[in-house]
Amino acid sequence: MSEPAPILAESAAPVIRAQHLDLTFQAADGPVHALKDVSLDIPKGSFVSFIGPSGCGKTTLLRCIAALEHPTGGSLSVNGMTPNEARRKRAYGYVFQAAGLYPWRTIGRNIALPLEIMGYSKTQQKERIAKVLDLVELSGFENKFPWQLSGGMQQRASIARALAFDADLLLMDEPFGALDEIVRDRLNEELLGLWRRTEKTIAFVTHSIPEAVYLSTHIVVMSPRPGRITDVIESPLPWERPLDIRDTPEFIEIAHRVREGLRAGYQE
Ligand SMILES: Nc1ncnc2c1ncn2[C@@H]1O[C@H](COP(=O)(O)OP(=O)(O)OP(=O)(O)O)[C@@H](O)[C@H]1O
Repeated sequence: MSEPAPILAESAAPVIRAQHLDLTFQAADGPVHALKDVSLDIPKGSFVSFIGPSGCGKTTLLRCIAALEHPTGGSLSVNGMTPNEARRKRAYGYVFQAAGLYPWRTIGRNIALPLEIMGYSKTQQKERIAKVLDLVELSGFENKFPWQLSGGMQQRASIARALAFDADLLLMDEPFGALDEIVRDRLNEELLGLWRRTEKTIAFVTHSIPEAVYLSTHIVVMSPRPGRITDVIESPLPWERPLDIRDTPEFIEIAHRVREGLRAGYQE
């Protein structure tokens, strides 16, 4: 398979730029080559999904962007900064696979936690909590505890927490992987709405081909370990995407290309 074209930056300065990124973990039982020669630009305002087999390095790539892992080769910038600087400046929100809310804090106090740490006043905290709860359609649930909410609502609350600082970039690691399909569909629709309203840049890890195709402006297909990019697909689908767009020939064609990309990665 020929070298994939990197995502072309539509603006001069991409939000994320990775060049020849490499990462080898030094594990107790030997080195683990997790990422190999990963180059891509993520344009401002795009919704980019990373899809690939288990263990191909999707989470590792997201964690590198968030400065939670450190590449052993190549370069990486986030909003023109090093990942460490971007982390200090709270340039991104991060949504994990599990909602990870503190059970002894209400939803409002969970969202407030990072704001408290950064010294926001009570009034500022209140304003931000109301704003982000509205964005994820959880207004009125501020005083509930996490265990009083369904799994889908908890994940929406964790998205609200990631939005607390109003960072332009949202990193999402399989946020809906543990939810049933109906709830997942609903949250996919809501996330698209949120993305359109806020014009944020979203980097999203998933195992699901329909989810990647439904949500994304660009789909990055990765190979089995060591994770490489085998294809970057720019979606021709319109921004307005009702769920039944998944039955259209255009959608099915993109899903087919993703599947082929995944298969090619296995064969190389
Ligand atoms: N801290 C670490 N030390 C050693 N190896 C690691 C470490 N973190 C991840 N790995 C290995 O790096 C590879 C990539 O892991 P990663 O979690 O990024 O994959 P993934 O594509 O996100 O997988 P999944 O889809 O199953 O979540 C795996 O082989 C994993 O075991």
